[in-house]
Amino acid sequence: METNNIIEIRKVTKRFPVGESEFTALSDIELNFKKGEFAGLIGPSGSGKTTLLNLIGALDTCSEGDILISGKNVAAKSDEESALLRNQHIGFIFQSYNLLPVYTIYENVEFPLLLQKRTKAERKEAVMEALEWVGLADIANKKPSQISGGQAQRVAIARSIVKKPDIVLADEPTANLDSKNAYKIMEILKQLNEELGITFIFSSHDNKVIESLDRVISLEDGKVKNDESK
Ligand SMILES: Nc1ncnc2c1ncn2[C@@H]1O[C@H](COP(=O)(O)OP(=O)(O)OP(=O)(O)O)[C@@H](O)[C@H]1O
Repeated sequence: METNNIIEIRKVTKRFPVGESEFTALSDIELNFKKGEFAGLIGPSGSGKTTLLNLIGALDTCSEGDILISGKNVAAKSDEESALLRNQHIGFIFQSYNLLPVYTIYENVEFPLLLQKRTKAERKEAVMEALEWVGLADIANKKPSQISGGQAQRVAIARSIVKKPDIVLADEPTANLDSKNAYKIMEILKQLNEELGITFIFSSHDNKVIESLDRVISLEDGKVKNDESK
């Protein structure tokens, strides 16, 4: 069946083994996201936000149910196919920026492209374009230890968009930032959403994130409690 949903979550349950028994982190989740949404998962610690983002990003597999990305079932894929899906369609931003300390900013942003067959010149164009988007083209040769936390998160954003993904999943992207940097990050991400049409799904506790979202999905004990669009 044709739909215009970029992400479909159908009756998804996720259980984790805990000792001899199991813990249900997500139960019967039904959600759809359209291309270009700027949406977020909110809810108390342990409500299942990160677990759901990891399932959407094919970093983990559902216990029950299906997740479709652009109509393709993520669960039916092998590890290799999941890696390909992530590499081609999905970018990730985490609360700890996860930059590789021995490499320059340029090399950190270039990293996802090394898995693709592109020439050095093509890679350079894509890396510099991504760094320009986040306003850091002038510090491309610095190392992560020489830049601030706000700049590091902007590098992580550049790395997440360098492949021009359809979807970016951002898990607590402002958690380690002061409010000025948090607002700056949200401004950049909203611009990428509006100008490049990237679909964003956040997980957050931060009001600075929540107030900028177009759609807020509240999770509680692994269930959708509320789903509100502005
Ligand atoms: N690998 C795992 N094994 C066992 N339990 C897990 C595992 N991963 C997550 N959980 C449990 O699943 C529940 C949901 O965790 P999750 O990290 O998704 O919550 P969250 O809403 O993102 O919380 P936070 O806001 O603290 O990041 C928690 O109770 C957590 O302890």
